[in-house]
Amino acid sequence: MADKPTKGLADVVAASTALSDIDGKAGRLFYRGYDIHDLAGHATFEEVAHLLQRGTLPTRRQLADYGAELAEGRTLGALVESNVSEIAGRQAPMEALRTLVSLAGADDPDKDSNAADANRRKAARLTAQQPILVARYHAARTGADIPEPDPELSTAANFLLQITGRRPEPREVEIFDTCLVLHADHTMNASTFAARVCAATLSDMHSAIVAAIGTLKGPLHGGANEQVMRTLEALDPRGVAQAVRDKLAAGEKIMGFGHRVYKTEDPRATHLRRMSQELAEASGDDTYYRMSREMEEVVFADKHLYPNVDFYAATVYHYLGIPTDLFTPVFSVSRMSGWTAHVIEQHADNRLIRPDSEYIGERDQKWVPIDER
Ligand SMILES: CC(=O)SCCNC(=O)CCNC(=O)[C@H](O)C(C)(C)COP(=O)(O)OP(=O)(O)OC[C@H]1O[C@@H](n2cnc3c(N)ncnc32)[C@H](O)[C@@H]1OP(=O)(O)O
Ligand SMILES: O=C([O-])CC(=O)C(=O)O
Repeated sequence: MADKPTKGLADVVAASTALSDIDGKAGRLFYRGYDIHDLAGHATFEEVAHLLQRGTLPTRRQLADYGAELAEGRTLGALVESNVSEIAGRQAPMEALRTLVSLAGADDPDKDSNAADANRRKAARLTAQQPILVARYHAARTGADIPEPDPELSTAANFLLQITGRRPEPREVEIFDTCLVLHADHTMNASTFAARVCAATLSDMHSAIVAAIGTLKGPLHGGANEQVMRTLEALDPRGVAQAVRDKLAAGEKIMGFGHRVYKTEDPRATHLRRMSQELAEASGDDTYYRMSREMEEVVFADKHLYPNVDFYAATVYHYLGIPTDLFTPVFSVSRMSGWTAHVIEQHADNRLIRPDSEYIGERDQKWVPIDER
């Protein structure tokens, strides 16, 4: 008989990875041994994606080559092109992305191979495509004409340009780029685990990413950033503390707080709080930032819970002019770099992921024919 399971696989080591590492007690996060505090604000998203997918921080030459590969990967395939408008009219953003990535799998020239070089190319293509899919989805549903991606611009600059329709300020690009860096990878989080389970059957990268997108969507994971904004919008700015206390007293979870691994401040939240404050002050209306600070104080005082990555990401994206229902898609734009790197890592040293279960149902049931039940 199997041992008692750990509910939610808490503290179970489910895979070995060289991609990222967390010290939950000290509140530290590393990508391939680099401290997130050294990467955030210094490395670009493209450098971090290269680090995760190709193993090293790139030289200038490697970065130029990788950038060219990304620029080329921004062209959507025929199947995606011919379906994006209809999908935008029928599916919410994360559902649409799940569908569009699945269609992109059929368009991909390397779709039939899990070989290392094919996986490397697919990882770059998926990373290049994801922000374009979000932008094209948004344009299709709003009827807006969006600028073509500019090959001279970074992922962050192109995304803000395509979503807001205006050329972003350099500081806005820096801040958004830092958000992408902060969200790129996070050990065995639920969506990455889903991707690895799928990849471990020797299924293909696009299938694994579809599983990951469906998993990121839920409000206990990536979907929390949208819910944080919805909570802020629903609260009366003068009654934040009492409203949060009431929610907690009623046993409600406050979105954007708590974490399975961090027992102290999530190091990503430190950066996001700072950027939220900066953007709030620059916007001339810091109401949502101040409300967030008040929520943070109450949740800490009542529950001793810290904000996670989703909490201040919400107001950062809001101040950058990103529509609220695109917050989780933005998370996927960044996490695509980590998911694809995990699929590469899984395929490189694979064994089927198939845990055991504890049986808690009836035993020794007596068969009864249908007419006698
Ligand atoms: C990118 C990310 O995925 S970051 C996480 C995004 N998700 C959220 O922000 C949703 C809100 N947070 C949560 O639901 C949880 O903290 C999770 C899902 C992140 C972690 O879950 P777990 O490790 O399974 O913790 P669990 O849900 O069992 O919570 C432990 C206790 O803290 C409480 N708790 C945890 N988070 C919260 C919260 N946000 N608000 C209020 N109470 C909370 C639980 O009610 C539980 O209390 P109990 O022991 O009295 O029943
Ligand atoms: O690690 C987790 O469980 C969730 C998280 O913070 C992430 O995926 O970034």
